Amino acid sequence: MRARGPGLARGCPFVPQYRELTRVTQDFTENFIDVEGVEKVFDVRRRAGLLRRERHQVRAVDSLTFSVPRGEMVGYIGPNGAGKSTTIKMLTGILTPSAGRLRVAGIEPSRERTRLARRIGVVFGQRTTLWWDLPLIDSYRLMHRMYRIPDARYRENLDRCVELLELGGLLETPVRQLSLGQRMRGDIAAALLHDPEVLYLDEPTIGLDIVSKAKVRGFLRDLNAERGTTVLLTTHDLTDIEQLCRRVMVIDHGRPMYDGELSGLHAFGDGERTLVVDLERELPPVQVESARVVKVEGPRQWLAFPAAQSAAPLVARIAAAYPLVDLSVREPDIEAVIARMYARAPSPERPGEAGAPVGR
Ligand SMILES: Nc1ncnc2c1ncn2[C@@H]1O[C@H](COP(=O)(O)OP(=O)(O)OP(=O)(O)O)[C@@H](O)[C@H]1O
Repeated sequence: MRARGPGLARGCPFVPQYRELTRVTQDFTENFIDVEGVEKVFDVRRRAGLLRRERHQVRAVDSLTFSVPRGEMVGYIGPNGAGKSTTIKMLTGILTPSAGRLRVAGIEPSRERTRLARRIGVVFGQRTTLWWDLPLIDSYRLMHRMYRIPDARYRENLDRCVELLELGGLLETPVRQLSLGQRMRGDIAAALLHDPEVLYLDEPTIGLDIVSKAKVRGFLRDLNAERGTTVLLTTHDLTDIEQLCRRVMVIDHGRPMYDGELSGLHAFGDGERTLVVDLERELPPVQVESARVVKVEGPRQWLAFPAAQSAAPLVARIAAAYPLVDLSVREPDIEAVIARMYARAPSPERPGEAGAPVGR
């Protein structure tokens, strides 16, 4: 979407949610976001013939319950149409839930959106909150006024963002002339000038190259560590989650499927891990109990073994019988695990099907 000034004032607040999950990171003492039994139903009309339209309802979010303690970084993932953006819009107050209870910093977002806007920052990877035709610095000056940020604080935050997000050479450039990666970094800075306590990120690395992704991830990690900013991160890039969040929430068809540590998702995989062994020399496939060789490349061999089983006895058996030089254990591929989880999820089209593990 092209930048439009007024949209910024209306669109800034975005907040995440979660339910009573385990505490997976630091010493969180307070829930910043509380979501309890939240639903969002859209009334839509669709064509039912040449002239006729019929009404029906889309249940975008259904029985969503979670909480997020202050200072946590949480990944919020799901397939297309799962309800992620709708959740974020409710957390910022842009949308009002059809049912349930939702609080961010003790505030009901849809009732006190303006008050909440001062405490939250929002970044949409596919849109910008910057003024399209103005130099980047002018958008920041406007935000300075809009949020009534004290001068010293504004200057300090701007300097920090400019340095860490490498915006120095871009401040006088009109936003429309920025590359996607530059614009994204510009948007992240814009979301942080007023010191939000929570940052909602909707696909912040979409379309970025590897170097830009690394910059954005590094910046977010530091922000969370240094300022304790709570982060709710929606992404289709699981590397974002792996590098930033210990906790992940998975939703599909508006319903929670999993909430817990990222590592816990492995339990929903094929149930196998891989032991990679380097032998002194090329040898025939290793023969060992409770593991099978799935790949051989020169002296390196890959052995699949049950995920629930400890690797130690397997390593001991191989070391006793083969000239072992080095080894590593690989967890199941997380993308494959999640794809399988989506495929197994119950849906309105497939009622009653099994699936939907929910962690915690
Ligand atoms: N304003 C709206 N009116 C009607 N239906 C809507 C509206 N907004 C979202 N939906 C529907 O609600 C469901 C959830 O949409 P949402 O945008 O929250 O998904 P998402 O998880 O963010 O998807 P994506 O990853 O593709 O961005 C979809 O079926 C979508 O078509």
